Amino acid sequence: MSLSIAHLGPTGTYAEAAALTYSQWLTQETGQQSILCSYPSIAQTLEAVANGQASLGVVPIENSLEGSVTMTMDALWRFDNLQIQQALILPIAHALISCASDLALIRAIYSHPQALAQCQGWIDKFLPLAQLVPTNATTEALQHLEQDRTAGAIASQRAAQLYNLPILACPINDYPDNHTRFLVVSLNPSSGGSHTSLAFSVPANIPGALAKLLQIFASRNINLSRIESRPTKRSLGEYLFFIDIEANANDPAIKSAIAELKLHTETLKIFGSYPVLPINSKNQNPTEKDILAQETFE
Ligand SMILES: O=C(O)C(=O)Cc1ccccc1
Repeated sequence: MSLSIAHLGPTGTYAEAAALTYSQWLTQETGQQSILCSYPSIAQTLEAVANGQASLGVVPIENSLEGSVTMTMDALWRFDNLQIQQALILPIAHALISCASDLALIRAIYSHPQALAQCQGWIDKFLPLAQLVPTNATTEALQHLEQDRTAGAIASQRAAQLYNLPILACPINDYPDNHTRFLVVSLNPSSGGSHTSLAFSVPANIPGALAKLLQIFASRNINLSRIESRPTKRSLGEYLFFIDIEANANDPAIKSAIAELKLHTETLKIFGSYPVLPINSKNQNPTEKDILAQETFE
């Protein structure tokens, strides 16, 4: 039986490219076949996994230029029991796509907020007067182009090819070394691997609470590769903390750190241990056949 892999759609998003990469890797490693299903938002992608509608979900978590994808962090915290199976890092090259005959005719640029931010310098230089319009996904932006020839969209070259739309400039990201880390999540226990992710809330108004929690890791010589905060959304100034550790949760030092963390955190969520999937150039370019083997849940 095929597994279903949820991702942000419509078809042609970077998240779909990551899901295809993972699906090809899975078939290669285990013989397991999968089918991709697209969802209109990151939150709905993770909800589909949390309620069992999809077996796996692929979501962007962090970009090398813009930092954390806050929607993913918030949804990871909100839905219970999500476990990370893999992380995969994909290069991102953005294209300006439009039916305008000339760049100078573009009045509005549509895209996902991460893509707009990653191209801000290019937009300021070449289209300083254009209105920036955020969309749920890069490919949602393409829907505006055919009826409005003064509209531009930022999405991948692959998306332009899929929808048969003209590229006016590419790459337009402000820095050429642009990568996004995606997470593959499911309700199954995580597969184990070199990285562990967790998040916690701390009891309110305890001076030095975060410093004490970080000391739990420092005193055991545990290397943290990322620490991010998000508002709890309960009250101003209250935060959740997301931590990535470069070690497996079965490592005795991590086990004892987690046991101590439990004593001092309000809520602690452990997203599991997982490997980071190396990407090679062969599995970055899904074929037309892969793209047709998909379902849409929008
Ligand atoms: O909208 C998309 O295509 C996504 O997958 C989200 C995103 C946007 C910009 C960079 C990486 C991921």
